[in-house]
Amino acid sequence: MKSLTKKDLFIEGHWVPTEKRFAVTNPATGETISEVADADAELTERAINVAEQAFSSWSKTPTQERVKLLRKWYQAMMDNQQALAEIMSAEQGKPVAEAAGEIAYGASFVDWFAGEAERINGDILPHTEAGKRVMVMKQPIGVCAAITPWNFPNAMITRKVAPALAAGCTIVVKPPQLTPLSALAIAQLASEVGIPDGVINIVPSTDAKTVGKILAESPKVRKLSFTGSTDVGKVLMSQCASNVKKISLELGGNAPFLVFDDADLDEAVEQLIACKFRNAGQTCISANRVLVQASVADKFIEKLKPAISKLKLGVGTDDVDLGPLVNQDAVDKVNRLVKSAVDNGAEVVLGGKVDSDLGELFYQPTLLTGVTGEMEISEEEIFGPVVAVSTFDDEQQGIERANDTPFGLASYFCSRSVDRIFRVSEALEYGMVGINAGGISHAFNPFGGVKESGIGREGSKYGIDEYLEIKTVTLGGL
Ligand SMILES: O=CCCC(=O)O
Repeated sequence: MKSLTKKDLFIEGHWVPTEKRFAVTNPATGETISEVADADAELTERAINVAEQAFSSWSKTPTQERVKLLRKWYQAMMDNQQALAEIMSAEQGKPVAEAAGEIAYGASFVDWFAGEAERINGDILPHTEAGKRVMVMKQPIGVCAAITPWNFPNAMITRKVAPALAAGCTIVVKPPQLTPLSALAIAQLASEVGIPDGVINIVPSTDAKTVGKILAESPKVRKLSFTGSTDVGKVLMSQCASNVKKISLELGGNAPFLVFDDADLDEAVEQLIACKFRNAGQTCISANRVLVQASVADKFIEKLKPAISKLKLGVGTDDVDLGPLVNQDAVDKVNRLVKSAVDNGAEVVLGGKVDSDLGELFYQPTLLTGVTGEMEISEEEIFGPVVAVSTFDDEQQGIERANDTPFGLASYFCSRSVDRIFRVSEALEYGMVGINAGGISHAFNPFGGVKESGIGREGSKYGIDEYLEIKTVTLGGL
C-alpha cells in the first residue's frame, strides 16, 4: 500500500504536481503539514474533460461491477480508518477519535450507495391509447462536480461522490483549501481498489472563485453539488442557471434546540451536548439557538453547567472532547458574536474566551444566558462551542421563535408528550427535526434543508435521484 499523504492534484488517476502550491496547517500547532498543488482554470478544465471521457465507459459499466468497486472502496476506508483519522485531525483539528467516527460515517455513504446502485429501477406504465406503452428509464446525469467544506473533510465528499459513482456518473471534486489532504487520501484508496482512472478527479485550489465558476458554468458538467455558505451557494446557483445545471445545495443553518416544560431535562442536556459540541460546534446542523421554556429554564441551566464544565478542550491527538477552531477567522467570529451578545445584556456563565494556555485557536466551551432573538448570536451561525440560551413562554411562542429565521436546515426539540411531538414537528419549517435526539445524521437519512438552507437531499434512498435523469420512452405499434 502506498502512503495516504498525497499532495498533488488527482486527475485521470495520476498525481499531477503544480509549480504554485499552498500550505496546509495544523490548527492545533500552527505547523505547516503539507504544501499542496494548486489547481488553476486550465487544470480544472482538464479534469472536466477527463471526467467526460471516463463517463462514456463508467456509465456503461455493469451495475454489479460498480457495486463491487464501491464496496472495495468502503472497505479500504475502514481498513485505513486510523490513518485517515490522523490525517483529518492534523489538518482540521477535531479529536482523532471523533475523526475516526467521521471516517466510518463517510465510508457508510459508500456502502449505502453501493446498495442503492442495485435498486435504480425504471417503470413500465399503462397508456391510455391502445397499442402503446410508456417506459420510464433512469440514466446517470453525466459529469458531476462537488465543492465541499472543511468541517467534514471526508463525509461531505463521500456523500456526493458515492451516489454519483453508484448512478454511473463521473466527478470532479474541489475540496476545501483548509483540508485537502483527507480528499486526496481517499482518492488514493479509490485508485488502489481499481476505480477506473478519470472517474474521480480532485482539484484542490486557492482560487475557489475561478474553479467554482468553471465547474458551475461548464456545459460539460451536468450536476453540481455544494456544501457551504448560503452566500456562496447563491452565487453558484446563479452561475449554474447559465446552462440550467441540476444543483444540490446544502447551505447554512440556524438550528433551534427547544426544551419544553414536559422534557426529560437530563436527556435534553445529554442530547444538546452531543449536538452542540460535535466538531467544536463547527457543524451546519449544530444547535445555534437554545430556546428553553421559561418555567424550566433555571432547572435546565443548573443541569447544563456541570455537563459543559467537564468537557475537555485540547489537542486532537490527546484524549479530549473538542479541539481548536479551524483558523483565526473562526475564532474572530465567535469572539465578535459573544462580545456583541454580552454588550447587549447576555451573561457569560462559563467560558467566553480563548484558552491561550493551549493556543490562540482553542475556544473554551461556553454557556451564555439571557440571550434574545434580536442579538447577532441568534441570527448568525456561531460555528463554535457556544451554547446561547434564551427563553420562551409557551409552545406557540417557542415555535414562532424557532421559525423566525431565513434558514431551515436542522431543528431539535425535547418533549415527552405525543400530541406536542406531532404538533411541533409539523410546525417547524426545517428539512430535519430531531426529537429528544441531538444526533440526526446517518447515511440512510435524507439530509438537507428548506428556505435559504438549500435545495435537494443527500444520503438516503432519495440521494441517488440527484444524480439520475428520468427519461420517458413511449412505445407505439404494439
Ligand atoms: O456540517 C454538515 C454536515 C454534518 C452532518 O452530516 O451531520
